[in-house]
This record gives sequence, C-alpha cells and structure tokens, in this order.
Amino acid sequence: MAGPEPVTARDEPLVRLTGVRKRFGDHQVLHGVDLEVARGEVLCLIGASGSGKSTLLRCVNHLERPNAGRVYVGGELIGYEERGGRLHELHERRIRAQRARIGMVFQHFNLFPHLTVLENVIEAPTRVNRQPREPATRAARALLDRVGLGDKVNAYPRSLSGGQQQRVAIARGLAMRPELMLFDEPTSALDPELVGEVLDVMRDLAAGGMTMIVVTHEMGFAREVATRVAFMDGGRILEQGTPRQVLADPRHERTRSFLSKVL
Ligand SMILES: Nc1ncnc2c1ncn2[C@@H]1O[C@H](COP(=O)(O)OP(=O)(O)OP(=O)(O)O)[C@@H](O)[C@H]1O
Repeated sequence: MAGPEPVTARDEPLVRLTGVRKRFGDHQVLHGVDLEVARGEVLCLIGASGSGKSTLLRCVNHLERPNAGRVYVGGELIGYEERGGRLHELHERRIRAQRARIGMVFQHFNLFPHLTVLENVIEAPTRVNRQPREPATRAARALLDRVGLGDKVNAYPRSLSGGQQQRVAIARGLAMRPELMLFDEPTSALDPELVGEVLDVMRDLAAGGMTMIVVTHEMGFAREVATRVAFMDGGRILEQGTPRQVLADPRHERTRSFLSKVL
C-alpha cells in the first residue's frame, strides 16, 4: 500500500492560532483559542454578541495584541519575534508590513472620505508597497470591475450606497494581493436590500479559492459558502465543523440555543 503523501509547505495551515488569550482590563475575552485554517478554506465564525468573534479576528492581524498565545499566517509569527527564548513585539513598521498581506474588511467600510474610489484602492499599494502609480491603477481598475464598480472609479465614497462602499472596501482589501481575507460583519451595517450584492462578491472570492475568515450573522451565507463553521461562546470555540454539522446538527446545547434565535 502506498504511504502517506509527503507533507509539503502547502499542506501547512495558512492560519494557525495556538492558545490565544486576550483580556481588556479585568475582562478575559479570549480564553486560549486554538484554530487552524487551511488554504482555500472559508471559515465562518458565529456566536452571540460579546462572545469574542471580532477580538479573535483582530488578533489574526495584530489589530489586537494577544496577551498570550501565538498567531501564524503563512508560517510566519504575527506581531512578535522570538529572541533569547522570549517573544518581543515587532516594530510597528514590520507589523504594518505583515498586516498589509492580510486583507481586512470592516463593518463600517472605513474608506478614506477625501479620496476617490480609485485612490482608495491604490492607496496601500502605492504608499505602503511603493508600487508605481500606473500598474497600481491598472490593477485597481481590474479589481473594481470584478466587484462591479468599474464605472465608479472617480466617485467619492459619500456618493455611493453602503453596498457599493463595502464592495470598494473589498477591492481595497484585495489590492495588496493578500493570501488571506478577514471580514468583520461586512453586511451588518447595510440596509437589507444591499446585503446580497456584498455577499455575492464574497461568494465569488470564495469560489476563486481565496482563504477567508468571516465573522457573520448571515447564516444563509455560512450554510452555503463556508467550508467550516466555528461557534464561539464566552471566548472559546465551543464547536466547529461543516456547516451541516454545526448549523443543522449541533452537539452543544448552547449552540442549539443560539441557533434557535438566529435561524
Ligand atoms: N477595545 C476594547 N476595550 C474593552 N473591551 C473590549 C474591547 N473590544 C472588545 N471588548 C469587549 O470584549 C468582548 C468581546 O467583544 P467582541 O467584539 O470580540 O465580541 P463579538 O462576539 O464580536 O460581538 P458582536 O457580535 O457584538 O460584534 C465584549 O464584552 C466587548 O465589550
């Protein structure tokens, strides 16, 4: 019988969290989270308000600094380096460089209001990566076409709907050609009729093989698009599995109780 396939770097999980703990003052928000996300996976993080979903997501790109534990993306330790057997926080410049390789989309879009749509998308590649303006502009136009906003390059964010602004934010997140995209409740601030257009863009991204971690209350999206759903409760991942396992046949009473309120 043939032996197991050799383990290559591509078999390593793209994201690996070990024992991640986070507290704000006396409030312990994350209680030692272990999590792995393989390349091409779409992980939906679900759970009640205050269970720690956003905090966990923000630990992945060091927008929140864990009090303990480690976060690896693409095999690289995020936010820290090991010297003399101890962890030292990286210089802010290096943290920003790490963060630039991880796209993030926030609930409230966070576009620069004084920049046009195109300028928002090329801001990071030209400023952080010092890419020349012309290829950055070409790439940005292609991304804006991809999210259906090719005709809005010269518009300012305030003239766009929330759904359009969020699609610009996704294009901006993609502009640094990230291996990983993080979404923090990307549709929660949108009017209901605008939610679908943003989820459609995310669905396309997933179909294209992008690795994604999505904090969401959109159970339909989790059911249809996620490769894995993780239920967070009180700063822990209580259970995880395929959407069918977690959403249709949860093991824990607390998951069942949460789902009975949102499904
Ligand atoms: N910067 C902060 N300072 C103090 N407490 C915070 C901070 N950020 C989050 N918290 C607290 O940590 C807990 C977890 O918050 P978090 O936003 O991670 O939860 P969540 O599961 O994403 O909730 P929601 O679905 O409402 O966004 C909450 O009690 C929140 O008040």
